[in-house]
Amino acid sequence: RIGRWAAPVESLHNCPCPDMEKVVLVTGANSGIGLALCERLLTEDSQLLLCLACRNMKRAEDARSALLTSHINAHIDLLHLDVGSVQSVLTAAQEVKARYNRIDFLYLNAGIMPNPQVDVKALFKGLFSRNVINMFATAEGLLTQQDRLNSDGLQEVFATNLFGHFLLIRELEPLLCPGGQTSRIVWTSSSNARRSAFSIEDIQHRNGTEPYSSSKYASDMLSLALNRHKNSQGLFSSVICPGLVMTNLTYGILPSFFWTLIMPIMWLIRIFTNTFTLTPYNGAEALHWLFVQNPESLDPRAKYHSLTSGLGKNYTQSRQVSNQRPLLPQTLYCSSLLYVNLR
Ligand SMILES: NC(=O)C1=CN([C@@H]2O[C@H](COP(=O)(O)OP(=O)(O)OC[C@H]3O[C@@H](n4cnc5c(N)ncnc54)[C@H](OP(=O)(O)O)[C@@H]3O)[C@@H](O)[C@H]2O)C=CC1
Ligand SMILES: CC(C)CCC[C@@H](C)[C@H]1CC[C@H]2C3=C(CC[C@]12C)[C@@]1(C)CCC(=O)C[C@@H]1CC3
Repeated sequence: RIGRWAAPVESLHNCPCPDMEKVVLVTGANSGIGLALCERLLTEDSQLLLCLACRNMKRAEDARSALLTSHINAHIDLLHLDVGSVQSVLTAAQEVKARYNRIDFLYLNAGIMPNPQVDVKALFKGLFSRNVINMFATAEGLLTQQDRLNSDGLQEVFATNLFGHFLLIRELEPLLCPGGQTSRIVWTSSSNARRSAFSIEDIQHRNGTEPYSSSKYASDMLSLALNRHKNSQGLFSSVICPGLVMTNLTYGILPSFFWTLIMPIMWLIRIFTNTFTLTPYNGAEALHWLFVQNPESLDPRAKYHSLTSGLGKNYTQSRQVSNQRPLLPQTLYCSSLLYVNLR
């Protein structure tokens, strides 16, 4: 399995898509940043074949209807995918292989942060420290989560944010870079990704209280490793950070009415840290920006940040992924392969 990457000719069948139409699959496409990305992609390229990969088909249908109101002739498919379930990923990948002969863009956007707790004491202490801007940008020291085991016996955050996506990539290998074309993978990571939250001895973060931060750091490292292994075959992986965005995920941290109340404060903070992108449209900036870039011009070690200035202007900035342990991407990649092959 490890050596399998190029598409065997016999897998190129049943393709409903004309040759020039880009095939784009987005996980977690029914809300928040994923849905905003779909909207922006359809505006950018009306010829797209867009596949919304979602765990809840009712929400997926609603998202498709919303997208079709502004893009009447858009080609939008739905795919049932619970990225936190091994069986669902395997079934969905089979379905994708039956429907399409290639994937041009795979946006790995679905993500969860279950039972988040804000450390109010650390927040107040941070407000009066020199580290305040960094604290607002990265939430360092402010957030913990309570993880649990899923029905596959994996930690839920790890399974959803990282492992399910890695398994999906592996299963879709035959559709990536067929016939020497390039394919792109884009991970929605986070500024909350922190090296100190990740341990190779505890990949699933069973024993800690920052599984979200850990899983996002691991996705940064996996992307690095994918680039090392696959760039020469035409597969390019990137990570983005959408900033702080008001979505169901953030409404799980503090209630939506509270966020609405403090919105003027957040606009003020945005003057000092352009990471408060706040709307899903703004948060999707870097995801959209990557769509229109030539992959060869991208830095494989960069993390692309969606940023919004105090005046509301959106832009994308690249910063280096912090990797102070050069062997980590490699080790994580091999460990993930082991997980995939032991499933
Ligand atoms: N909001 C923010 O400030 C930030 C968000 N991010 C990241 O952005 C990404 C998108 O989140 P955001 O838009 O904010 O939040 P949302 O909760 O709005 O979107 C998350 C999406 O992922 C889907 N999803 C969750 N679990 C699964 C699963 N097991 N299988 C399939 N789909 C799943 C959700 O589906 P459903 O509707 O069914 O729950 C939803 O569509 C996440 O990866 C998040 O970590 C990163 C940095 C900041
Ligand atoms: C006055 C206010 C702005 C107080 C809000 C304090 C905190 C709740 C927030 C400060 C920085 C935020 C942040 C996130 C969540 C909410 C904060 C901790 C994220 C962790 C959300 C998910 C991510 O992936 C990154 C975000 C970084 C910043």
